[in-house]
Amino acid sequence: MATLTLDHVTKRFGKDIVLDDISLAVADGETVAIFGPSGAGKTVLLRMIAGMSEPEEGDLLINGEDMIGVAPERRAVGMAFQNFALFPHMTAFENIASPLRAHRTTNAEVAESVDAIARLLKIEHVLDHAPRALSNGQKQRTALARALVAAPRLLLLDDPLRNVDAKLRFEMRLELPRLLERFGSTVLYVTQDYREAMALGHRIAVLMDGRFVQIGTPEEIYLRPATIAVAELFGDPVINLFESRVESGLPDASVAIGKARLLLPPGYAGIAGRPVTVGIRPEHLRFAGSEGDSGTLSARVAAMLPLNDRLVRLLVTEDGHEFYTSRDAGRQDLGEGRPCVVSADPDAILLFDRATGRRIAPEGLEGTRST
Ligand SMILES: Nc1ncnc2c1ncn2[C@@H]1O[C@H](COP(=O)(O)OP(=O)(O)OP(=O)(O)O)[C@@H](O)[C@H]1O
Repeated sequence: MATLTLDHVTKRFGKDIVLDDISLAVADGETVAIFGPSGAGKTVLLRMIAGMSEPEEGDLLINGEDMIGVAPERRAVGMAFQNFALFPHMTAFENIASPLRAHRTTNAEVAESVDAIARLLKIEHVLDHAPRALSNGQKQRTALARALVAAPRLLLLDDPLRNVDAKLRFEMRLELPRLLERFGSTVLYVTQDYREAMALGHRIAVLMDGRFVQIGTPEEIYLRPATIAVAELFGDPVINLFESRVESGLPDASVAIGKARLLLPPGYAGIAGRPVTVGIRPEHLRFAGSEGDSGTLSARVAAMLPLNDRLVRLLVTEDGHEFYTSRDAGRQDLGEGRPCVVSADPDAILLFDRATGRRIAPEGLEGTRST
């Protein structure tokens, strides 16, 4: 069991700033997903927490203890990587046992611990295989077993499902939270897959260009993304974006998209005239109303795209705005080329400042906790 604190940490390689003044407090037993695009600094962050490199500035504490200068083996941190990093000349058993060999543990105790974790991860039948004789899924589980076997107080998982097939990834996404809870470890889980981050993280820390752009629960980040870039990283199909300007009105302000006008939720009257980017998620646009109703968009179905178990429609307005909707999959009357009218629930409309890309919260209606 452990807490982890990063306090204004900066990591440089030469002149390059790879982690730029980042702060994060992880509670005991909490899983925080570190999510971000390739090159954001996720692996550098984990390696630094594990003690394989040191920050140039800031504090790094585990259980309130300063870890700067403390050797990796004295940090009681377990780590599993995306490329499995198994020792090729050792069997799966010996790979899993390796963290225990460093301690004064008897062979019987080692065997007992390895067998228990192997049973849990369903790899007990391949323990005498060398890594080259394991499937990717078995390698991944072996690496995970090695990270878990010494019951580390802090577990660092670096995109452990990246190199496994979609079916196993789906299974592990369901299994892992239970497994991690059972071990009671505090976990940092790096991923480039937003679904994995949402399924596994109690909270998600979105890392972009070496900075945490937003830290929050999956729901907070999905429904109230701090920036357009964050909104675009979460969701499939991607969030619909329209350039517009807030117009005053009573009782509530509105935004124009082409000829249509969409009513905004309360709290935006004070920013009339401001250029904004309007964001609406595809599942928040539904077919409804009739043409000309206030708060509706008239469009035509341009394409039908199957996506997993859903049907997504690409719609285009008369003036050429394209957007997606994933609602009403079963509507037979809305085939390609058909005219339609869609409306958005005002509460689901997001506004971003066009200059900065940051979300504009409705005045007085929510706390603005974005970083
Ligand atoms: N030892 C190093 N020396 C110099 N630059 C480095 C070093 N290690 C990493 N970097 C740079 O730091 C940046 C962040 O790398 P990092 O591996 O942490 O990205 P990442 O977010 O884990 O990406 P991915 O998801 O692709 O693994 C990259 O620009 C990388 O080139």
